[in-house]
Amino acid sequence: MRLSRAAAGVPTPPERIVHLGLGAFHRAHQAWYTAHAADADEWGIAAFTGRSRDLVDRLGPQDGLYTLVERAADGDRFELIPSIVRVEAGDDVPAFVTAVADPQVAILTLTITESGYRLSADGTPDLEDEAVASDVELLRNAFTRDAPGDTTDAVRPATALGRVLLALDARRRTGAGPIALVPCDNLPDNGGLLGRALADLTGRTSPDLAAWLAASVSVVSTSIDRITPAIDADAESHAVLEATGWLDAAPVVTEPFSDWVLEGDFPAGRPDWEPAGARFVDEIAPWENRKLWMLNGAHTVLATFGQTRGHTVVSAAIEDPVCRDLVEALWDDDARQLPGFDLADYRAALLERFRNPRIEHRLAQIAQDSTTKMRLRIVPVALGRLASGHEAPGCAAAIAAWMLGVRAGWAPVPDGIDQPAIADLDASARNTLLAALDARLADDAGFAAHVADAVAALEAS
Ligand SMILES: NC(=O)c1ccc[n+]([C@@H]2O[C@H](COP(=O)([O-])OP(=O)(O)OC[C@H]3O[C@@H](n4cnc5c(N)ncnc54)[C@H](O)[C@@H]3O)[C@@H](O)[C@H]2O)c1
Ligand SMILES: O=P(O)(O)OC[C@@H](O)[C@@H](O)[C@H](O)[C@H](O)CO
Repeated sequence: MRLSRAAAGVPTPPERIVHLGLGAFHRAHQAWYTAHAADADEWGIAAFTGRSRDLVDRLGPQDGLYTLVERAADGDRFELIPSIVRVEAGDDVPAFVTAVADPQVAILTLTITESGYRLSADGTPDLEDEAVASDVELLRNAFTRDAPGDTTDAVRPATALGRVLLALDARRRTGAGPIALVPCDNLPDNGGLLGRALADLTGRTSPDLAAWLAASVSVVSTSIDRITPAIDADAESHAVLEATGWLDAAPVVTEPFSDWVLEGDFPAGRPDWEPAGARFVDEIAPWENRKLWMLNGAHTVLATFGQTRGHTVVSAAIEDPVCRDLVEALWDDDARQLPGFDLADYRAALLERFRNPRIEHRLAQIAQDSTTKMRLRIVPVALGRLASGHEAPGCAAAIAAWMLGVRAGWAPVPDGIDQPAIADLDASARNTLLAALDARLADDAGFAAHVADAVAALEAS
């Protein structure tokens, strides 16, 4: 049977959350938590895609409903998720602006990928990026017109943050009240980064909006966790049909585990997410570090190096003793930089999650943009160890493994470096690659020697 709310007998909660960047992860995570909130019947989500309208065409005809397939090592569990009540294309800027300016709406969540924020290395908006520069110009002109409300329909920023600012300005002008922004991308200090980026952009475009942002917008920081690989939607639709009898054009496959840690205020209210397992903390940094360093750091290393050993998915790479030793050594260093956590259970659970043979998490999907990910997930741990007078052998081995992956072409060569220059991974090449991650690591003779030893050992493995 074709999925619809009428056919499934599912009510439509009122739209009180807007999401930008609808993909697999939002549907496996924030939409799932909202569906499992104690007051789920009061919180519906209007979801906007990021760049393509594929999900509008798949989900629209089924009233936003989709099947979440929880794929455990020993079987699948199927659940119909009703929290997304409307699906729109991300480039329908007027619809997005209207949704965010609705006084009933209390929350704007984002999963626009790390690169979707278009930040430069120092965390500020990348003004060298043509789309960012052009949106700044566009918004400045729009915001300084006498009656900007009359012209909103004609203003079409190209970037995600440009669209968010246009929508927030509409909310300010219509007096719709405060709102919480909740970034759910794998960026360290995602709330801080988003808040500072928006403040920077409003500083360049509208003093009125800058003041309103400071007074009325709460930017929440989050640590988000649920392994949700890209899938072949048509093949999974077939499996869902067999198991449930529903014809679902857009199922999502995810693991049974999920975690959500949040820091910040929701001035216009929020779903009662705690019964679903969400946790609110006063200081998110340690939680975020644990997840980004240990899970995402290990993924980044497996993604780059695992492919040099012929693996294509995480579950195969982690069964390879050489890869597994690398991950364990990295986690040893991470653990020393995460005082206050008893990590034995967390490590054991991570290992089990990585080993789930029925989650096909492709290394090639995770290897993109690995230089930045190494800078954010491995380098801080190494620098922390060195600064306190210790060695960081796990980080050195992880970096050596990344170098081998880059040399073999499984991950992009850092900007400004030629592939031939690193063909031998000799001292000069290693130094160049280390400096591309962080000059302080290249300057530390002891750390560089550990990397050299690890490169030799991994080459011989
Ligand atoms: N998939 C996971 O396991 C997982 C887990 C934790 C966090 N996340 C975070 O969620 C993000 C999305 O993951 P996903 O699995 O949903 O991916 P996805 O490819 O299914 O969806 C990504 C969404 O972001 C949009 N997007 C991509 N680039 C953009 C850009 N430059 N500007 C605006 N929008 C853009 C896409 O159009 C799409 O709507 C990840 O980048 C990651 O930061 C994912
Ligand atoms: O592209 P990345 O490296 O930020 O993320 C790829 C995966 O590691 C990531 O999506 C994890 O599966 C996720 O973070 C688990 O919660």
